[in-house]
Formats: sequence, C-alpha cells, structure tokens
Amino acid sequence: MSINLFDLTGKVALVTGAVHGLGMAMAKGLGNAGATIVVNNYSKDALDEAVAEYKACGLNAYGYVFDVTDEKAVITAIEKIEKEVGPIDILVNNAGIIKRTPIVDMEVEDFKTVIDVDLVGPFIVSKNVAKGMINRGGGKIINICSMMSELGRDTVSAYAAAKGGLKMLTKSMATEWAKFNIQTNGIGPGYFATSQTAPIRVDGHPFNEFIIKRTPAARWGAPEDLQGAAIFLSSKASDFVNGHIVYVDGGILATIGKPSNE
Ligand SMILES: NC(=O)c1ccc[n+]([C@@H]2O[C@H](COP(=O)([O-])OP(=O)(O)OC[C@H]3O[C@@H](n4cnc5c(N)ncnc54)[C@H](O)[C@@H]3O)[C@@H](O)[C@H]2O)c1
Ligand SMILES: O=C(O)[C@H](O)[C@@H](O)[C@H](O)[C@H](O)CO
Repeated sequence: MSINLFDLTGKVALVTGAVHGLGMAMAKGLGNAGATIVVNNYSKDALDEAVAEYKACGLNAYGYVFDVTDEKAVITAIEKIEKEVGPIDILVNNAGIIKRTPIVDMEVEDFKTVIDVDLVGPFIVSKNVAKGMINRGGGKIINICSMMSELGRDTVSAYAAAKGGLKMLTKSMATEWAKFNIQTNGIGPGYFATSQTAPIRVDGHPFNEFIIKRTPAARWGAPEDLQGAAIFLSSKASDFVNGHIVYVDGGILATIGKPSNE
C-alpha cells in the first residue's frame, strides 16, 4: 500500500489574510491537497469575493471577519471556526502589511502598527490556536517570513524588525511546542508579484530591474511557487521538521550577485 505523505484530506487549514496574493495561492495549494480552507480578513466584501473564488475552483472554503491584532476577536473567531468547520489542524500566519519610509522620517505609530500586524498578530493567533492543538495531540503552524527576516533594505525598517522577530518567534514556538507534536516552521518568500510589491514592480523602476538582476532565477516569484513548501510544511512529510525557515526566493539568499559588466 502506498501512503501519500502530502495528502491533507480531512484537515482544516486557517490561512490568515488569504483573500488574494500569496495567502490565496498557498490556501489553494492546501485545498488542492485535500484541506478545507478557512480564511479571514477585516473586510467582509473582500472575504466574500475570496470565498466565492475558492468555491469556483472546486475547493471547500469558509470566511470569517476578524483582525489578527485583536485578541478578543481572534478567540471568538477560533471558537466559531472550530464549532462550525472543525478543529484547526494547520495555521498559516500570512496576514501582513508593509510601510516603506526612511527611518528618520518614520512616525513611531507607523512603526508600531507594522510590528503589531506582522509580529504580534502571528503571536496572538498561534497562541490561541496552539491551545487546541496541544489538547488534540498535534498540528502544523507556518509563519510567513521574508527576505527581510535575514537582510536589511532601505525604507523597510519596521517590516524587517517584524519579520526578523517572526523568524525567532518561529524557533521559540518550535522549542515550546514540538513535544506536543506541533511542527512550527516558516516560509520566507523572496520577491513575489503581488499587490504588496506592485508599487516597486513597474517597468523602468530601478528596483524592478535590481530584483530581476539580483535573483539567480532572474524573475519575480509567482504566488504558486509557494505551494510546494506550504503543502510540505502542512503535511505528514514534515512531521520531524521543527523551527526552520524555508526560503523560496529563486536563490537570492544564496549569493552576493555579480557586477553587471562581468
Ligand atoms: N509579496 C511579496 O513579495 C512578499 C515577500 C515576502 C513575504 N511576504 C509576506 O507574505 C504575506 C502575504 O503577502 P502579500 O504580498 O500576498 O500581501 P497582501 O497585501 O496581498 O495580503 C495581505 C493580506 O493580509 C490582510 N491583513 C493585513 N492586516 C490584517 C489584519 N490586521 N487582520 C487581518 N488581515 C489582515 C490584508 O487585508 C491582505 O488581504 C505577508 O505577510 C507579506 O509580508 C510577501
Ligand atoms: O523590499 C520590500 O519592499 C519588502 O521587503 C517586501 O515587499 C518584499 O517583497 C518581501 O518581503 C521580500 O521577501
């Protein structure tokens, strides 16, 4: 008898903020591997459209409105999801924001907002989902990190501080929860074509050219490029993998690059 290590049939996966972009691509990957998809957002309109799109793709999907930074709302939503859909087996902390401002010009409130959504949000959602996973004997948590978990870049200080923190939070979660059969890992996407990167991805923009030259694979990532890592880290195939960040980056972190005249 062959066992499909990557089969997610019967599993419930909560992917935060998966109403478009990377979250939606990863959620579709998990859905195509058999999981029931639960997504959230703080706006009902975007959520209804997203759930309709998942269903149009033949996937089993549910949407809940809540803000990942509001612990009361998160607790209420988790209770509802687990009653109405089923216990959460897989959590992908995908919701995130970025603000591109030089440090000397950045308001403290803006810095704190990014830390709140990108670092405190995954802490709040994981903490409250993990309680149920511990009681039930296991689960999978995936934190969506970034190149900025490893590298600095002009104008993205708060984002880099948050994503660097999320990498270390991932290792702490793995340290505390591996003994409960919860595997916590991260995915670090390189530069991907989504609405988050739309302002820096236009033809003729120096950053657009820089990324294509700087990436050994010589292209922006397509959201679907993340599906393999998401399925692996959600499935039985990763049952002894704890506290790692899988960088899906076309090779950026592997190289310092080369001068353009060589
Ligand atoms: N696009 C890239 O190149 C790239 C690269 C590395 C990492 N990432 C990370 O991947 C994740 C998804 O990125 P994306 O490009 O698809 O972004 P996106 O902006 O398209 O999607 C993020 C989603 O999170 C939701 N969200 C934001 N704050 C929220 C909150 N407080 N509560 C609930 N939902 C909230 C947004 O409404 C949005 O739907 C983010 O964590 C991002 O930092 C993106
Ligand atoms: O440079 C930027 O603007 C930010 O770093 C993000 O937008 C990146 O897309 C991503 O997080 C890299 O992994």
